[in-house]
Amino acid sequence: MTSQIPLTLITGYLGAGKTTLVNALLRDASAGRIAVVVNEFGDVGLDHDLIVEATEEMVLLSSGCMCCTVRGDLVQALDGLLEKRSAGRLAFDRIVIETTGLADPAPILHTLIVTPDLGAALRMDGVVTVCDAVNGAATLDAGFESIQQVAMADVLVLSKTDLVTPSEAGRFRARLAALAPGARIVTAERGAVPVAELFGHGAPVKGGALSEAEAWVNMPAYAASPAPLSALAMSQAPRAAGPSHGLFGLTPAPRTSLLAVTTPTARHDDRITSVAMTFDDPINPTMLDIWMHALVAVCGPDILRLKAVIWAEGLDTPFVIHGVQHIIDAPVRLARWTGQDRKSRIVIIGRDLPREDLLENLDVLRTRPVVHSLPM
Ligand SMILES: Nc1nc2c(ncn2[C@@H]2O[C@H](COP(=O)(O)OP(=O)(O)OP(=O)(O)O)[C@@H](O)[C@H]2O)c(=O)[nH]1
Repeated sequence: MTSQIPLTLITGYLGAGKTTLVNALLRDASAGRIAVVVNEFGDVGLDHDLIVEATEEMVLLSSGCMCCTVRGDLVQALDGLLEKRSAGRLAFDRIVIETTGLADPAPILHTLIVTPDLGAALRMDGVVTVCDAVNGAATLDAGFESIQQVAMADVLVLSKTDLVTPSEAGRFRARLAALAPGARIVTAERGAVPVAELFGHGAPVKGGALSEAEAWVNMPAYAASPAPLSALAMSQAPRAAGPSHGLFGLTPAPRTSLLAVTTPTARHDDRITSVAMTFDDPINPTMLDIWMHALVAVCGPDILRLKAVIWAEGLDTPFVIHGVQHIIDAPVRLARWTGQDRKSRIVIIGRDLPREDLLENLDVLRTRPVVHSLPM
């Protein structure tokens, strides 16, 4: 088991209900002891006043939007919390970061992945995006930032449903599900959400169970994504393998297990593409390496999330890979596994990435490296 401290990132657009959710968590004894890092956009950290039970476990970052200017501050704030904890001056079991409504979650996730001390001490336990049922649809229409926040989420918290009709809430929920098929959607009236719905949805830790990894990747959700998306996905007949398609001009085997390709249909939503695919045979490690490097090089900034459970040739346990844009976290080996299913599962959520390109990318993983011997 790991002793890493779980960290939950709470994001969502302006006024969606993030602080209300954090307040509710702080009041909920079953949530455990939580240290909160709050980021504010602007001069005054208003959230500081709004959060009840503000204690020493709360750190306020006020030097600007977390996604661009305060990554140093974020590292400092987290280091400070961890130092106090190990010195016995603070006690907490979890950290929650509440971002400004304008924040892009990606750089925050990068900070946690690429800062070695933090990566060792903390484990990302999920991105929670709060979406309000009153203004949510208009906000998604108005700007792409909020769409990205939704597409990147592990959990979507639907707030303010008490202020709309059930059918309005249902329509909004369906739109969220189309943008983030793999995310869990929970309804929260004034922040009230069972803790188990919010926590425990990050990438599995070393030695974790395959079942955790499967829940994290959540392939069935892509297969079951709502119409017309699933209709669109399932109507994608496997393409014949051409002589030179695929990212590297290789010849992939015919695709047998495409689960779903979803492209939401509303205006800004069209920019998000989710692809989920299973691989029946173990993946060649060299091809995996080449594929990953090529994917990052070609598509890096536009990969919102990459989630994968990989069975590689020659290994008797699977491993998980988690990526955000061009940053891929170190692979994590899962526990020994004795079941029959040795399928790899890969989900890519992309921005402005043509579906066909993503599929061709993935098809490369069905190939093996070709070794040409030079004439003597
Ligand atoms: N009726 C109702 N009001 C809610 C609900 N959730 C939040 N609110 C209200 O919505 C307003 C905004 O909520 P906040 O929690 O401050 O939202 P926020 O996302 O933290 O806002 P910013 O930090 O400004 O981005 C507050 O007046 C809340 O009381 C809800 O489920 N129902």
